[in-house]
Amino acid sequence: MLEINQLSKSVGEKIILDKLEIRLPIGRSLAVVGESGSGKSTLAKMIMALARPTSGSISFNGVVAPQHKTSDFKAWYRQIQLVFQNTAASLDPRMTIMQSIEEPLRYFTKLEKSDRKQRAAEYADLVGLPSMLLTSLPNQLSGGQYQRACIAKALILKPKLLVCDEIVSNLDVIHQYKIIKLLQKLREEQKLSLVFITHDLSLVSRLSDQIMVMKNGRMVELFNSEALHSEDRHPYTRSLLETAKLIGRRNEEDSHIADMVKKTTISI
Ligand SMILES: Nc1ncnc2c1ncn2[C@@H]1O[C@H](COP(=O)(O)OP(=O)(O)OP(=O)(O)O)[C@@H](O)[C@H]1O
Repeated sequence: MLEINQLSKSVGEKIILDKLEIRLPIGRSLAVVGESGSGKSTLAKMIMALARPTSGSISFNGVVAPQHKTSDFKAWYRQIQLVFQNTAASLDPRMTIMQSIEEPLRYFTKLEKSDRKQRAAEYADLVGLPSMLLTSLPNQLSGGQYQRACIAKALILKPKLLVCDEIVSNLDVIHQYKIIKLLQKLREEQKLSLVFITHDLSLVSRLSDQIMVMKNGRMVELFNSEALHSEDRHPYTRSLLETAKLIGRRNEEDSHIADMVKKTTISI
């Protein structure tokens, strides 16, 4: 279980995260939603032990997140991986897709090169990345292909928790749908826990058991995803929904996108 206790982060006078409390059981999925600047990416960095909390703690399966440069980081990153928005920094532009996907195995395991390559090919296949792309460079891939390569790289160490920071926000609806379907499949088949960070409330109820809404570093509310459209929602959550003109659109959009995917021959 991911346990976040009274997590706070300040920089100078500015409070970025304020006493967050999160419990995420194994195999469950939490969406973290909020407008720009609400602290979502800072939370992702904290979970990845890339930034230190000012106070509070994070633990996963009883192990406390490392805060100093020790070998504890190695154990942490074997369990927890991050996939973030499609940026040039995600994959080394000089490495082939195969080299990028197998890179974590070079750092974290003693597998022979041939075994690493075989595992990388398996994970590329798992995320639906055509094998002919394994010899390509990152700039030769489409946005959806690039994102799938990042997901394959994050999954190759078989993490128990995947933190996804805005990974589909820049993709068109077909590619969003396919990646969401992939993550759903991994949750079911591998009991992968998921923290799915986004500003887009339209995506989250399809992927998450629970939704945490954040504003100015604070948790506004936490609820089961089926209750997203309930009248009990906090006014801020409702305003996020209304701003995006999403109320009532979800089911229609789901079936429309599914129809499009069935009909289209586009592959990613
Ligand atoms: N190192 C830092 N020093 C000062 N302020 C910071 C630092 N890192 C983040 N912030 C501030 O903390 C707030 C939260 O930033 P964060 O990137 O976590 O938000 P976010 O919800 O992920 O936003 P977005 O959706 O735009 O990515 C912002 O106001 C940001 O300017």
